[in-house]
Formats: sequence, C-alpha cells, structure tokens
Amino acid sequence: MCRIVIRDMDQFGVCVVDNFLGYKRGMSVLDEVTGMYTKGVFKDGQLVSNKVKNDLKTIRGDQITWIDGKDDSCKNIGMLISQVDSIILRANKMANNGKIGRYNINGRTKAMVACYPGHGTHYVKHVDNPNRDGRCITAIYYLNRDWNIQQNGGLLRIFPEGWQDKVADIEPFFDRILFFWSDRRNPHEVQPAFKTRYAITLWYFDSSERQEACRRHQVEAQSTVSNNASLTRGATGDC
Ligand SMILES: Cc1cc(NC(=O)CCC(=O)O)nc(C)c1Br
Ligand SMILES: [Fe+3]
Repeated sequence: MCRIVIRDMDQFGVCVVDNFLGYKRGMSVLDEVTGMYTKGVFKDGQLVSNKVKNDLKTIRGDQITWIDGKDDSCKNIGMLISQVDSIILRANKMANNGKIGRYNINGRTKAMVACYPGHGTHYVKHVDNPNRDGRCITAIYYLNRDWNIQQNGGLLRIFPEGWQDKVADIEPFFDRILFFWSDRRNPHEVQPAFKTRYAITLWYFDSSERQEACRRHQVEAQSTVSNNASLTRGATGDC
C-alpha cells in the first residue's frame, strides 16, 4: 500500500486508495461521525483566507470539528488516524533515503472532521498550504455511501500544477482515502453538494519547513499581534 502512495505521489503528487479500512471498520468511523453530527458537535467552517467579499457565508459551507481520536467517544476515528499514520510513516522511511518526496515527516495536525450540509454548499478553489506553514501532505478520508456525483455533486476537483489543463476529479466515496501535496502544486475546490457529505482530513508536517514556520511565527508574535486568520485552528498543531 505505501509503495503505491510513494509511486503515485512521486509521479502525480496525488494518490487515491479505495477500500482503505474495509466495510466494517469504515462503517464504525461513519457511525461515530454521524453520531457527532446529530449531537451538534460541528461548528460553522472557519474562513480559509480573509480576502472575502462582503458576504462571508459564500466562502465555505462546510462545518468542522477537530478530533485527536484519543478519548473513548471517537476511538474509531482514532483507529483511522493510526492507520493513516502508519502508511505515511512507513512511506516516509521506505522512500529514497527516508524521505517521501523531499520531505521528512515528523508530525501532523489533529483530524479535522468536515460535513457539508448538502444545500448546495461548496468550497472555493484554494491551496491548503500556500505560504510554507509546514504542512506537506493532505490526507482526506471520505465516508459517503451510495454517492452519485450527477445527483449529489460534491466532487473534489484538483488542478495539479504541470498537468496543463487536465484536472483530477475525485468522487468522495465511502472508505476512499486521498493523498496530495498540500502546497501550491494542488489547488482544489469542492463543487456544490446536494447531500450531506462527510470527510476527515489530516495534514502531515515536514520537520524542517515546520520548524522554520514556527520560528517565523514566534518572531511575528513578538513583533505584531499574530493574525491567525490564515492559519486554521488545529491545522497549526502546537509550535
Ligand atoms: C478547513 C479546511 C478544509 C479544506 N478542505 C478541502 O479542501 C475540501 C476537501 C474535500 O472535502 O474534498 N481545505 C482547507 C485548506 C482548510 Br484550512
Ligand atoms: Fe483544502
């Protein structure tokens, strides 16, 4: 499995793996997430950037919550996280001299559980890590059973740099996991979704880029009030 991830990330910068956990374990994660949603744990998605038109609502319709997967109420999300960790860390060791791409991965954010309520909510085209905040790989696990793109929308479209005008269209199918480089190589958008759409995202840190970002962050924090609108809470991890 992690050979596939290394090969696809080296070749395309994007990798899709289906049947990642298998039906039973996939369903245990979905049940945990839908349980959280009905309990109203999710809050309105935060802004990704602050250059918005006067109507802030149009920027993103997803609702999110951050989970570390350690407590008992989300032990299945915790199981998913440890599965992804082991793939990434094995790939990190196995790739050429212990690096996947040019990265040495030594940490990650918490898991961000996102839900698009499905009233035509979308996510504007963006880059996850445009300014070297340390995040190098985005991993997204999808939980949507019987998803039909024509009726339900919610396609993730990636515009990989260097693919000319070709795009990567990813359907958010149940038990599918997607990896892609988090930086400017992979601008992406979520097209309007017309059915509740769940995804769990993890961002993995490259040790040196992260260290550099934290150093810069401390300098900034000393000189000005640090404007963390551009860095989503939880994605920053702890510097
Ligand atoms: C909070 C946050 C969410 C996302 N999500 C997606 O790009 C959607 C992926 C999908 O659900 O297919 N991206 C960023 C840069 C931030 Br920050
Ligand atoms: Fe994104």
